[in-house]
Amino acid sequence: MITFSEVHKRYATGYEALKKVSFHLDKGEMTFLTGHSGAGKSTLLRLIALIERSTGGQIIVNGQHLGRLADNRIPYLRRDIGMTFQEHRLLFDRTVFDNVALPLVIGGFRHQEIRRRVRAALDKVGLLNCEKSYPITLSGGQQQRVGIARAVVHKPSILLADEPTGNLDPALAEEVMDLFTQFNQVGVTVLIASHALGLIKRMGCRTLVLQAGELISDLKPASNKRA
Ligand SMILES: Nc1ncnc2c1ncn2[C@@H]1O[C@H](COP(=O)(O)OP(=O)(O)OP(=O)(O)O)[C@@H](O)[C@H]1O
Repeated sequence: MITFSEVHKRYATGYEALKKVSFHLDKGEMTFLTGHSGAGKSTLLRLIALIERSTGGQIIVNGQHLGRLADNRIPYLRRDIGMTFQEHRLLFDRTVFDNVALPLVIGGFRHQEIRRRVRAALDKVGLLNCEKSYPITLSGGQQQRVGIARAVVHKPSILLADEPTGNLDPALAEEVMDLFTQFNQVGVTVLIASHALGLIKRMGCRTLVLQAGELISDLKPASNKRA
């Protein structure tokens, strides 16, 4: 589903954020990506969604060689990808409904279909009763869940989450992880960048560890079940 072969990322500043990173994620896998601040976790996720382009090596996502993908094909790649961000990136002058609807509006879906899908996504994250609210009136955990609903509303086959539990207390963090597990159980390939080592350990998933831009370990548990 996602293959990195000797992938390199050097930013315009000259900083080498990723160095010869290689791994393969199968369809339907749920994997964590961890490492110290600045290790390159967000960079790696951004390369998969082509928010940034690699400067060396090869990335294949859903059978597509990203290095060969023209800029005008990026929206098609992103139809298969949902991404959540630590800082949510919600539009604060739009309702929860409008925030979640955004990818579908951009995708040109019909009004009725948008309504149906947005309500299904909000129901999934337990926020159906908040559709008319503005994000500013919601808690951090609720805002994170709006971001998750927006990431899955177009039913992507890949879900990328950048520090999804960074600002949440442990109980809310567990709830968010349960949501990701539920998406994974219906076949979505999930890659989560996180510092939350305790939580990662409890989830018992495969874990990629980055250190200063290098992939230093790939821990594959015997079973994918939570301890
Ligand atoms: N657009 C950019 N231009 C130049 N350098 C960048 C850019 N984005 C990230 N970097 C640098 O690349 C390195 C890796 O950053 P990245 O955000 O990928 O790390 P991270 O592991 O996600 O960190 P954190 O856990 O703090 O979010 C950092 O040193 C960062 O300063």
